[in-house]
Amino acid sequence: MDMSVSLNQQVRDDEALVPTTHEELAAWVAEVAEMTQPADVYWVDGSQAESDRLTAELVEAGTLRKLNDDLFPNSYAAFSDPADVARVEERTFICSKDERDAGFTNNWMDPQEMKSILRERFTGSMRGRTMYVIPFVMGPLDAEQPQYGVEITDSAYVVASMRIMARIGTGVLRKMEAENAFFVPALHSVGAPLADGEADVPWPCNEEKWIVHFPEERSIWSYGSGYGGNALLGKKCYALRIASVIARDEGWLAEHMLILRLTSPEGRAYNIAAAFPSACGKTNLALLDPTIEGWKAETLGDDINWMRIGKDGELRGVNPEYGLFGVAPGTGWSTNPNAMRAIAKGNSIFTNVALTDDGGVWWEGMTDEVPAHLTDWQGNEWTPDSGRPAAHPNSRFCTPIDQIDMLSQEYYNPEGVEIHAILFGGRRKTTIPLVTEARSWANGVFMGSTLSSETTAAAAGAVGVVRRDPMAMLPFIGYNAGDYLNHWDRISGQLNPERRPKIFLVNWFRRTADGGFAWPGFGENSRVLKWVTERIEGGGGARETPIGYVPTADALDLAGLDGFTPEDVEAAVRVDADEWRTEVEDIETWYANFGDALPASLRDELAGLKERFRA
Ligand SMILES: Nc1nc2c(ncn2[C@@H]2O[C@H](COP(=O)(O)OP(=O)(O)O)[C@@H](O)[C@H]2O)c(=O)[nH]1
Ligand SMILES: C=C(OP(=O)(O)O)C(=O)O
Ligand SMILES: [Mn+2]
Repeated sequence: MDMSVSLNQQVRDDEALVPTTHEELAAWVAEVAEMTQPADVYWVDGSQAESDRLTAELVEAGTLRKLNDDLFPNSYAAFSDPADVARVEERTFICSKDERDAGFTNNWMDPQEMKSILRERFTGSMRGRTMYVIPFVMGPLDAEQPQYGVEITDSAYVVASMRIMARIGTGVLRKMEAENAFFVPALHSVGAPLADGEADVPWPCNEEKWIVHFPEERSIWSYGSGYGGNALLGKKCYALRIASVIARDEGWLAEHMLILRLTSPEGRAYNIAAAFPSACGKTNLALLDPTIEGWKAETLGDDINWMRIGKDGELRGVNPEYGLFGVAPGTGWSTNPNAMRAIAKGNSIFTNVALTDDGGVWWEGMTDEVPAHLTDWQGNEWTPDSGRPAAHPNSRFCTPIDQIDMLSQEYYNPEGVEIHAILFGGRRKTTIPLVTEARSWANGVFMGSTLSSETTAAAAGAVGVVRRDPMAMLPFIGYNAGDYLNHWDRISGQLNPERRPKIFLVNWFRRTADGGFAWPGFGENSRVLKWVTERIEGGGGARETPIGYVPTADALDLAGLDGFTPEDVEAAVRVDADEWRTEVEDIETWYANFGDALPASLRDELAGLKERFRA
């Protein structure tokens, strides 16, 4: 049998040749091909030549638009169906055997019942299309226990994007075979079969979408959408929802966090992890351009952090991804030059951004000067007085992580880095100070468990509605949220108390009375992080409040920050007792959802907070 993996073979009814020695994988691929009935099956090898071929096909099909090589080398723009632009939380399911194991934060259906619905949808769903098999690994391939997956998809756009976002291809497959390793089977179809001779559309998808996880099986079935968060299954579906279940069972944490390394002028390095909900600033903070003298920032990860307990009881984090899938709007030369430099190197896929007349891309906030003429993300003529955004608010850039100049060499370390501080943050116009240091580790876990944020365009539905988002994991906890908080509690108990990260609550999005941001954000966030590192060292001016410690007016380094005064700091960190009494009530309502499952330590924290506001 020809064992080369790049052969593009016809599936025949009698014999579906599968170029792998991994028996379970071979069996699964054959089973899926039989169900979905693709025109052919293609094993993705991950090579540049293959990628060039696929992108050329996608250009031919009208899915991708090649950009001007002088502006964005080897880069493409895709435009989705206008109804397929974000994650679909209403259509996302955790199908554990027992409904209780999905918990109140997830949609649930009986796995058997769900399977029968999905089998119906997937039957013949790839007709007229190529079925791609993508072997991938989340995290370094030389990890002690590499976390394998195989995505089957009928979308070449997904293949091209997965090649940026994860380590994929033959090298991964060979190691997986040699170890006869377990892999997460991740099945994806856009749900748009083609009849004989039927012309394709640029962005095939189905009105009906199903993003389904079977936690006991560790499997994923995604149907009907081509959007990143729904279709690049290594990311939110595997690395958060399924991995959180694996982590619960194995004693680690799969979290929605960036990892940033900050080095002081004296050469002390601090690794900071931060959990913010989607479109609340992870990628930006991960690529921080410090505005304070002598401080250096390096990127380790921008979205996902897998944390294990090290041999000295320290928490160690690894970024399992290989690329960035960043929110485009707001990413600009003045706010995030590091991201712009990475993007400018090319090799990127943009989705739902606007096109410039010279074959480049543009989005709101990319440059201070707004182009006089664009083609918007829906293909319409656009001028600054069109009265609508040119790029979709959830438009994205997909870029290889090694194009970040500030990428830390530690990114490649399978052991990860010790985490010294954890930030929890959200998007809140009021109430939540710029930064608050937790009173204790337990108080910090309480801050995480009660984290709240206004909803964003990253998920379909209303934008700007405040909701609780525990550890920024609300749409990503793959099991019962009460069990999740208990798992955090359990991990807490296993950490060396001397090495436990300090925990902080941050809010870059607080507003002043006149509606402006109370804090300039972006690179200026380095000033807040400097204070964080001072607190780690036992210094830094701080004032105790009922919710924790906030910086004193003179404690933030404001050197070079023109027009921003210590009084402005005071306003940004103000704890308003009236606002907080309302907040505490809302937290009580939130906690009521957990019933008896709420860890006692968190119940005590809430009681303490209430008491301090009464006093
Ligand atoms: N005002 C303000 N906006 C920010 C800040 N950081 C990020 N943003 C904006 O928030 C949006 C989402 O940011 P991003 O870093 O992509 O969020 P992610 O989805 O969590 O990675 C973008 O429009 C950013 O411009 C900040 O410090 N201040
Ligand atoms: C990929 C996504 O994540 P984020 O906005 O957190 O970068 C998403 O929400 O689809
Ligand atoms: Mn991001």
